[in-house]
Amino acid sequence: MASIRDILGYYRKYWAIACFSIAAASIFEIIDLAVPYAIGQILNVLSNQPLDKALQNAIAFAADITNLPANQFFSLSVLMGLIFLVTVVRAPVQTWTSWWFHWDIALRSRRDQAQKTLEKILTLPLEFYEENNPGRIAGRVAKGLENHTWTYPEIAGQFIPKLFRVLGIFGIIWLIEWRIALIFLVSFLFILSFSLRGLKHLMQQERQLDKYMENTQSRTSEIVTNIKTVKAFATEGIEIKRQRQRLNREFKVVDYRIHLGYIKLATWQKTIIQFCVLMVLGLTLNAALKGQISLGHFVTTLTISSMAYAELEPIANIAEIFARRYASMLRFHEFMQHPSGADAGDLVIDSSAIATSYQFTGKIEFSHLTFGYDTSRPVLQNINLLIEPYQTVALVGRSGSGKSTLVKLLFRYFEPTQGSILMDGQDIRTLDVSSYRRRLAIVHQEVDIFNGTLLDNLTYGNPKATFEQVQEACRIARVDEVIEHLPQGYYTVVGERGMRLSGGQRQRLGIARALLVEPDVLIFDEATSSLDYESERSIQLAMRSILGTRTTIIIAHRLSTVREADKIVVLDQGQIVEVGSHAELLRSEGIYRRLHSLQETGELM
Ligand SMILES: Nc1ncnc2c1ncn2[C@@H]1O[C@H](COP(=O)(O)OP(=O)(O)OP(=O)(O)O)[C@@H](O)[C@H]1O
Repeated sequence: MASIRDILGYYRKYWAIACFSIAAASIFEIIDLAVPYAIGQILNVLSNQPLDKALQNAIAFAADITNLPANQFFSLSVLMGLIFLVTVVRAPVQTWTSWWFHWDIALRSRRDQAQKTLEKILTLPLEFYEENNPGRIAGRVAKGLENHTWTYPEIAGQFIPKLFRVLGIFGIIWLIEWRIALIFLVSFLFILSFSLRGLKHLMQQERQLDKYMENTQSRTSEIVTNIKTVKAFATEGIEIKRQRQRLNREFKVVDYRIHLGYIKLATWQKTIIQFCVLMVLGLTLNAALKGQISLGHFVTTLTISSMAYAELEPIANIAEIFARRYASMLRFHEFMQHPSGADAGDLVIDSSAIATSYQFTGKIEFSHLTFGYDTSRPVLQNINLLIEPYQTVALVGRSGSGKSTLVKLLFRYFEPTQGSILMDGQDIRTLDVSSYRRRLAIVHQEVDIFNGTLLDNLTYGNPKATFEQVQEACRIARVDEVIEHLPQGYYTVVGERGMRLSGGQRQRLGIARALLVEPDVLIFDEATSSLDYESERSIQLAMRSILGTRTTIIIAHRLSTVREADKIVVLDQGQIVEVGSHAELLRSEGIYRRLHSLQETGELM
């Protein structure tokens, strides 16, 4: 579980400048106290009462070096000079020595955290994304980052300096009358500990609320993502009802527990504070009446003690705001603490700086491979399969037989439970994962489109591809005919707020994109299963011109796509049950023949 140390860890890099700016802010808060002190002493000068000894000495010294008489006017001038220094001169200096740095550190740290978050997002295992929806992740990250940014200037620039200010006040009152100072300190500590205890309890409620809110946001994001399904099933009303229940649950926690809790806390705080102010007033008045303190000290003590109690309110407010944010900050850190996956690629930004580069012939061997997402339930069992360079191998079998899992293992998204996968005779676990993956390319059933131009999307895997290479890949993938009909051609904006591509167009774009990385192994994962006959046909033609140019693996439900494969591998319940060419498998009385005849007659698999 994350803790306050994790939160502080983000500022470690800036500790020196943070200490300096916090110290500067605290010193300025204390220096500011010279104003009520000087006013008290001015009152003493005006009422002909003696000044404090140290001040008297300082004024005598100043008169000595300036050769001026140490009279009433001179004393008042020195005190006014002091007020000038700690107000007019202090203001701009404070802005640059503390406030600038508090926000500077907060914003720098925000940038660092945002970058680390992206790195985390890119290195988390694939299964994390299968378990958590994008809305939940985005919500947690955005809230965590925002709360971090606002919290630092409040704590470093206000909370800590104000605590020092209160300490300074205690020091001044101590110098005037130690008994009043002690009462002030005890009452202050009492209020502070009382507030902190209340906040601790409320923080647990905040954590609960944060979880509830995340669930609500996550569902809203799911509704947005799956809006077509929601509309098609006309479940808008059900969604509203469900979300209303969630929102009511949130409301009960936030209003009846959290908000009420803060109100109760504030009621007690304010009553106790006012009681303490009155108590200090009584004691100070008593001391003045007995002649234990001067009129000036009476005014100073009253002014600064009410300043101190007035500070308690912002201190309590900042603590309250921190408590409200703390839960989401911790949850952000819990997200950041998720271990990176074994499938994490490297995060080298400049691809030319990548040390290892591979070139494979495309010979793949699955050797005694066993794997299960849950180790107690194997999804693939004892797979032995040799794919020769430039061969085209089709993986077929019923839904859930393990075809996609086999490809995920080839990409090293997961590690085999037993056995190994060899690429050109080398165990892929021994290879640098990013450099290895760069030699593979896959065309998924759903081709992801990024916001940008068609050209950006085509060169996503290989930004260095020349325009001629792009055109050639598009010609092979038969996407050139689509692009040529667009007014802006390759520069047409697609994706978010851009042109919509049909399923078949996306598929062909996906093929061209895969070809542009010049992979040693190309995989088509159900590339044609969701398309109409015409689109399927043009993709088959595109695939035909690729087959034989590199090792190709085709996962297909529609057997018409795999006829031309050199080898067809039939999987059933995680095991290879048949291997052969189309003709060979049709001759045997196996699953393939049965699947084939079902498809030929138009019956479902
Ligand atoms: N991330 C996962 N976590 C747990 N189980 C999974 C996961 N992905 C797939 N499975 C399970 O593994 C088995 C094989 O799934 P896989 O997707 O490899 O089959 P497939 O042959 O590709 O199916 P289809 O043709 O329907 O895509 C299935 O029982 C599936 O439920």
